[in-house]
Formats: sequence, C-alpha cells, structure tokens
Amino acid sequence: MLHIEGLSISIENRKLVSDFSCALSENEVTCLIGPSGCGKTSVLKWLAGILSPTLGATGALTLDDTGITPPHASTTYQPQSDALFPWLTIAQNAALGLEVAGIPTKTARADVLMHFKTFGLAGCENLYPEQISGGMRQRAAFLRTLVQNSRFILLDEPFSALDAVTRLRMQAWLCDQLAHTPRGVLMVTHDLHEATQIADRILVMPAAGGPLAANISVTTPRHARTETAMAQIRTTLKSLLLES
Ligand SMILES: Nc1ncnc2c1ncn2[C@@H]1O[C@H](COP(=O)(O)OP(=O)(O)OP(=O)(O)O)[C@@H](O)[C@H]1O
Repeated sequence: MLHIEGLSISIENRKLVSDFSCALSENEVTCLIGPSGCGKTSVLKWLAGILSPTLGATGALTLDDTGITPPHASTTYQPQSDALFPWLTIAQNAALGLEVAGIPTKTARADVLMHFKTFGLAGCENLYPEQISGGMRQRAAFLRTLVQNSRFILLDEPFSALDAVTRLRMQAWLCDQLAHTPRGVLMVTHDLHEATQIADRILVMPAAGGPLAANISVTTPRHARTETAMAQIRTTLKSLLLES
C-alpha cells in the first residue's frame, strides 16, 4: 500500500494543492479527476520525483508503513504524451526504462522482445515511432512502463491523444494487461466515461486546493459496467466537478 499524506504544492505564494491524502492499493486502478489546472499532473510528478524545484512541495509518502522519498523504485511514471524517442526503434524505446535502471542493453532488449506479441507489436521491433499508429505507440509506451515491474504505475492521461475507437480498444487492452499482471495504478484522466469504465476507485480533486472532494469506490464488476449501471456514478461525478 502506498500512502500519500498531507501533500501540499505551492507556486510562489499560491497553494496549488493542499492537504492531499490518499492510499493506493496494489491491484487497484485509481483514477484521479478534477478541473483543469487543479494540480493532477503535479501530484503525479511529485510521486515520480520530477516535480519542478520551482514549486514548493511538502508531504509524506509511505510504502507499507515505511517512509520513502520520491523518486522510488516502487513507482514508474508515464507522461502525458507517449514520449517515445523518434530516433530510437520501438524495441530500443521499449527497453529504455530497463537500461536506465542499469540492466545491460542486450538483456533489456531480450526482456522486452518477449512481450511484443502480447502487446500487439509483433513486427514493429525495428520500426521507428513515426512508422506506427498512435495506438501502437501508446502500447509501446505501456510496454516500456510495465516491463519495469514497479509495484505502482503513474499514468498521465495515457489515452488522450487517441481517436475514440482506439481509445476504447486501448482501455480494454489495459484492463486485460492489468488482470494478467496486477499493479497499483494511479491514472489521471479528464474523461468520466473512461474513469468509470476502468477505475476501482475514483478520486476527485477540488479546483482550489483543499482535501479531496470525493473518494469513491467503484464496485460494479468491469464486465457489468453498462451505460445504465454507471449512470448514477457519472451523474454524481459530473455534479462534483461542476461544484468545484
Ligand atoms: N513548473 C511550473 N511552474 C509554474 N507553474 C506551474 C509549473 N508546473 C505547473 N504549473 C501550473 O500549475 C497548475 C496546475 O498544473 P497541473 O498540470 O498540475 O494541473 P492539471 O490538473 O494536471 O491540469 P490539466 O487538467 O489542465 O492537465 C497550472 O496552472 C500550471 O500552469
């Protein structure tokens, strides 16, 4: 279990995030939603240890009751864009996280190549990012993130650049991947439909600092999340977002 306690982030004299606390469970997808600019990405960046030093941040992070300081090997951050390097092949891009973690290039490449078929990337090993579709690039970015085997992954709007159909396919694909290799996921999204389809828990951030506006457990099994079944929770979330 990863606990964030009393996280506050300020920009000069303005509080962006204040008193943000939550617990992330392994095997649970937690979606973080909130109005634009409320600090969702900044929370993820703090957890990843890459928040700009020009922003002041205070707060405690504990992993299984032991205090830790970000960046920590238990978390991997996937930024908003797919962030693949255009001059590297898909295999080289996918292996990059392992190589940065100190795994020799040959071993890292062999590790990622094993997963190309499962990730729907067979045949793309030696292609460059511009030669494959947006959905494939996103899967390559997920491969780079997931092979790092960290207990928690931090996803910043991973599907925002995709068209509607690819987005739905990728959401289903991610749920399948997580069913096979469960991780704790904290995912920022603007899309209420996406949050209610994917999440086990939804955290709603307020517009102007302060504790979470809501922490909602989504108990409907994923296969039973029809429009009708999820209508009530979507209405609640819409009201919370409009209020904030
Ligand atoms: N390094 C920085 N220096 C100054 N201001 C920053 C910095 N990083 C973020 N901000 C400001 O902090 C605010 C919150 O940014 P953040 O990206 O965390 O919000 P968000 O909720 O993820 O936004 P969105 O939903 O629009 O992606 C924004 O107004 C942004 O301009």
